[in-house]
Amino acid sequence: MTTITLTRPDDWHIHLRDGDALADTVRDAGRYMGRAIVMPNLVPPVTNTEQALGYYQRIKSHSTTAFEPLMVLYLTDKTSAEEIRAAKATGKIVAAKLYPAGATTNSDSGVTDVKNIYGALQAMQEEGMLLLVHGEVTDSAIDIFDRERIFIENILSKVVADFPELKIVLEHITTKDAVDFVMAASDKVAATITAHHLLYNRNHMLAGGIRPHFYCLPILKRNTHQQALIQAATSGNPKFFLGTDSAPHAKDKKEAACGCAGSYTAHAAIELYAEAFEAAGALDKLEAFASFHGPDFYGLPRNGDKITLVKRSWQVPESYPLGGAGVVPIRAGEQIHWQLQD
Ligand SMILES: NC(=O)N[C@@H](CC(=O)O)C(=O)O
Ligand SMILES: [Zn+2]
Ligand SMILES: [Zn+2]
Repeated sequence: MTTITLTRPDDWHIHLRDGDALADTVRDAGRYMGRAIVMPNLVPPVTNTEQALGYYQRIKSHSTTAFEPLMVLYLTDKTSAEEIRAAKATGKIVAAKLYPAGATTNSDSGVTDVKNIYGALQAMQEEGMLLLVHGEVTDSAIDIFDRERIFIENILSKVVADFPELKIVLEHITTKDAVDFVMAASDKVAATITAHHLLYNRNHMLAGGIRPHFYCLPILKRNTHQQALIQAATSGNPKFFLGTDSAPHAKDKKEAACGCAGSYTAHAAIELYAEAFEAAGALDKLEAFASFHGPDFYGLPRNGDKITLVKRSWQVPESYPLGGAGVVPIRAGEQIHWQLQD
């Protein structure tokens, strides 16, 4: 039987949600992720230190493993330098997140003009707090498939130039343009890549019928972009690391005339990455991508223990209860070819 053993991975971008769903999302992530960068786009969003610490406690109260949530502040037009310094001083909040207002799920309170957060960014640069970015423009005149590229050209390139010492993660990248930008930038700029953007392209979502569970933002792009992401993830370049963007939405909110953006992958995150790396003939590169590059970039220690995956197919359920709501995961009703050895 084929097995691979790797240092315990971390997830550098996940949505755990809150309330009834939290016990289930924490269980799924905590099965093997040592730590996770927990997205702050709750309703209402996690915009201050007090909210972030309260959310941290709720996550911890559901955790039965050593799983450690790394908290993130949601930047708004009003986020002050003082709020950044107070957050950083807790030791629990390691980053702040830029959602362009209206770009994605629960981003309405996000930033309307990046100039509005320049005071906060200055404080983050001084304090060593990372900036995480949902990198899409929101201009309705811009084609949805071009929104990441244009964000990089018009907004991110300026932020990178204006804050050369600020560590920035361009999250859930989906284009060759993003890969090229990150590779050309300084060692302060990195990117996360999801399993679903490595495994799928827009044909999987749109050819032969519309499949709403593949609808996430930034949207799946054409095959050539998928190939660039696979190349980046499996290259061994430390600028690229694991961030699932696992983002549960209730089945009826996805299978709707106007469906929500987000795909659930936390039920099988490392297993799906293993498939993608194996298909690229690069299983030997999985450990560094999943377990080394993220902590190294964040300036945190690598996890000290290991997990083992077995090459064994198993059937994914049609849905998971997840707080009772019913969530259809990626690969629902189909096989996954790697399994965690318990
Ligand atoms: N990726 C998504 O499509 N959705 C995420 C938000 C995000 O990460 O952009 C969500 O919160 O559902
Ligand atoms: Zn996002
Ligand atoms: Zn996300």
